[in-house]
Amino acid sequence: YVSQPRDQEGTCQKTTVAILGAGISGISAAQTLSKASVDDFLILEYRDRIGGRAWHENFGQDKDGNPYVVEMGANWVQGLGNPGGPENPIWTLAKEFGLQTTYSNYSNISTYNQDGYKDYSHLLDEFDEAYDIANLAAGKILVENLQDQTAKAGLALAGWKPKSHDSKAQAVDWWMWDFEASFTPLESSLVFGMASDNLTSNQFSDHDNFVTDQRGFNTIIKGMASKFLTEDDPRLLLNTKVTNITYGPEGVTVYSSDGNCVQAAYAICTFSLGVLQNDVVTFTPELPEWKKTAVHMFTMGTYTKIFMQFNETFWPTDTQYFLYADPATRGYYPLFQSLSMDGFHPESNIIFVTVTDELAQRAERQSDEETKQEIVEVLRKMFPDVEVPEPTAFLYPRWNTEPWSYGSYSNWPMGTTLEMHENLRANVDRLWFSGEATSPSYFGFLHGAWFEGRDAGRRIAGLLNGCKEGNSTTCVPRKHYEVLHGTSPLADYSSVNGWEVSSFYDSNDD
Ligand SMILES: Cc1cc2nc3c(=O)[nH]c(=O)nc-3n(C[C@H](O)[C@H](O)[C@H](O)COP(=O)(O)OP(=O)(O)OC[C@H]3O[C@@H](n4cnc5c(N)ncnc54)[C@H](O)[C@@H]3O)c2cc1C
Repeated sequence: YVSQPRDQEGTCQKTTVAILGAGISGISAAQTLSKASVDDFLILEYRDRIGGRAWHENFGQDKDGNPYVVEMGANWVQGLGNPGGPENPIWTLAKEFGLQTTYSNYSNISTYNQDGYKDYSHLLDEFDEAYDIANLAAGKILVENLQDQTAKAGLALAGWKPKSHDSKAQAVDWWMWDFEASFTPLESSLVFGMASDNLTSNQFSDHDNFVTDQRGFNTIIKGMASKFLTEDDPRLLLNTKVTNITYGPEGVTVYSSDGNCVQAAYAICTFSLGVLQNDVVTFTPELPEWKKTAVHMFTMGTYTKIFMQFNETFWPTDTQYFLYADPATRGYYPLFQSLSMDGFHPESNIIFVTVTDELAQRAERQSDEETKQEIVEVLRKMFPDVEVPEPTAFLYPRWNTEPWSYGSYSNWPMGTTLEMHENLRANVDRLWFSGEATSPSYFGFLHGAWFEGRDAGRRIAGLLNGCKEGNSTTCVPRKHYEVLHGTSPLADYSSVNGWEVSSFYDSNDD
């Protein structure tokens, strides 16, 4: 389509668009290009599979000795959609590919502390009341272009002030905020934390479905890919670790650790924010200051699920969630989730506990054995009347040591602005960026990554096809700011900047 640069040796494989990463964003970008008749692309992927952070593993065994499949990464379709309203594209795909899911009932929760079951569920209602007030305050800040606050400050001003020594309130605080954001309210922006929740749970719906499909969550991503890639399609280069991206106004050359290179007219980099922050890939020339600043202004969280199988289900089989308030440490193995119940994996005797942020990183640094013993001790406190046995199977990922991810998903700390985010999202010459973190409205979610891949694909297809449609939003490079201006006026929150607030998903548009 477009004349491409030459490498010095003339040995690089040539393509029109190099798509870096085969997670949902990369596959969504490739699908969009393919629909726009841009079929000359290559997808370069570090791992031996597509799906990225939609990553599952075999775990434990059923009565016949066959392993279960559990999700290390994304597990919920979050915000399905209301009848007649917009539908979450992930839910559309889940239905299309028959993904097995179960409604996640967050109200089905029992509360515990070091002395066993203790009902402190009234604190959940207290948090909810404050949350609604803080949410309104966040909306006012955004609309009137005022100074942001930490979510902690916003919640405190709305009446939710958990004392540091009140372990029950701290457990509730963790469950109601960190469980989603994977950061504390102190580490999170009030405005963008609230906006993120609103845009997903109010625009789509507040229904989340937990994926139990034994083919894995990435079934939907493989399903998308099967629409435009053949089996063993030469355009999908698995086991290809990108080490350098050389970009300019004429094109992009991508080098990989196997000594190969790909020359493209355009490239779309979908690597996680963690990968960008950890210098896994070098850029030639170095990324400009405005881009580097954006990469380091946003934060990459750690959200770790630790799976255990026992030889019996010693916990109540009618409860989905078990919240534990540790007397000493906030976030210490705070939330257990049973899979051994109807709709999940009945009689599997599997339960998992989620840790986030510093406590997740701590668990990552520990041996499996150390972590296992700590959790068993917690379970013995929660269920003092039961002989809690040793787990028969035990597994957890270490997201910060996965060189293709470096963390779980991104967050907006206090002080981040839409302009900063536009800089994270903006292209640098012919190198474009996409992925979960480049979505301002749905960061941290699969659907954010999907929308972003579609947007990058559309814009590049528009540029390649000479912008015939004359569509001003799809045919312009993304805007960036050499100098940041503090806050952003309401008018800047538009779909051009990825702010999909008023955009309805068109189910006829795949
Ligand atoms: C623990 C956890 C729980 C989550 N829970 C949910 C959830 O319940 N619901 C939800 O909607 N979202 C959830 N998410 C977020 C969701 O998984 C992500 O938003 C989404 O998968 C990101 O897709 P992506 O395409 O942007 O990035 P990725 O999936 O990370 O894709 C990027 C691809 O680039 C590849 N890559 C990286 N570096 C290189 C390199 N140097 N060379 C070549 N290839 C490279 C990677 O291998 C990867 O395949 C969760 C994430 C995690 C980690």
